Amino acid sequence: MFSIEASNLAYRFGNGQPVLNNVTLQVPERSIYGFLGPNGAGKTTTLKLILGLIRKQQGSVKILGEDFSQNRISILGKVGSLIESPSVYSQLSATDNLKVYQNVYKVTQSRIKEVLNMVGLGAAGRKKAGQFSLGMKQRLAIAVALLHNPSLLILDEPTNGLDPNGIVEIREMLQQLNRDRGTTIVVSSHLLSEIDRMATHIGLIHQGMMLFEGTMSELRAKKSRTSSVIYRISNMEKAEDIFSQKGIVCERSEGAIKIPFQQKEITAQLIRDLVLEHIDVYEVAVEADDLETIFMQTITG
Ligand SMILES: Nc1ncnc2c1ncn2[C@@H]1O[C@H](COP(=O)(O)OP(=O)(O)OP(=O)(O)O)[C@@H](O)[C@H]1O
Repeated sequence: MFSIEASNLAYRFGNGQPVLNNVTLQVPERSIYGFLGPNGAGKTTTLKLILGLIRKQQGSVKILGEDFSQNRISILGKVGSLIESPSVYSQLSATDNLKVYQNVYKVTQSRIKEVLNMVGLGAAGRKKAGQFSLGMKQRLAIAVALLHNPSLLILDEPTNGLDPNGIVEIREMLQQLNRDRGTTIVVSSHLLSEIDRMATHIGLIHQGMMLFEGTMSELRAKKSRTSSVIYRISNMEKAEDIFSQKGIVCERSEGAIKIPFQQKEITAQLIRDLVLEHIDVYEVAVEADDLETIFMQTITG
């Protein structure tokens, strides 16, 4: 079951160039879906289309199993979102900001304190939102999104403006929400490191096109295929012969030999072979391409 199924979304602003080209994405229920792409890739536009914040020009959107265009109100009651910069009432305290939405969503008064604590604003409830830092406004906007206990949470760049501690806190809060309540969470970001640490699934968008969609382990498998193993050894010529005899392509790299990533059993066998041939093995290291590299490889084809 998918919490979001968007098919063939295309979009252009006015008479401009298309900014989305047949974007199709599927967010599995109970996943943390990292929606990743560089600035201007089309993340916000896609999320706005999914939430009906801009008018759909092509394609279809199903949210929580229902057609969005026909069940808008009932669906939005189960969805929490934060799109673009947080909009809060600056003259009102954090608590009063939440009271505005409490009336809309008809949740209990105690829920306000609960969500303020969840986002780390427990002590700042009486402070005017206008005096908040960007990071605090961001936390308040996340609190608004959480107020009615949505089963689907859509957050566009939620860690914008947060300091490193704040990033960790919000990440842990989202992971806990996903784990304890089974909330499906879509988080967009241009920061791979952010998504890498919490997402179970990932969608990669670039220039309005989806380049990859799958689980984090599928992405990691892609990563291991692009990694290398570096051998620092006493006799490179002899080692090259041993590797070549096994059909392994090797190259020299900074006083060491580099071969494509192998299963750990093969690596163990290769080390035994080298030692049996009286080659001293000083170091064996995996030179893993990090997700940043895969991302760049994916977007540059
Ligand atoms: N109101 C608008 N009018 C015209 N073009 C727009 C408008 N909003 C966005 N665009 C363009 O649409 C493209 C996609 O923008 P979008 O904001 O969806 O990207 P994004 O992936 O969310 O980027 P970022 O990480 O910078 O927020 C960009 O080329 C952007 O310039």
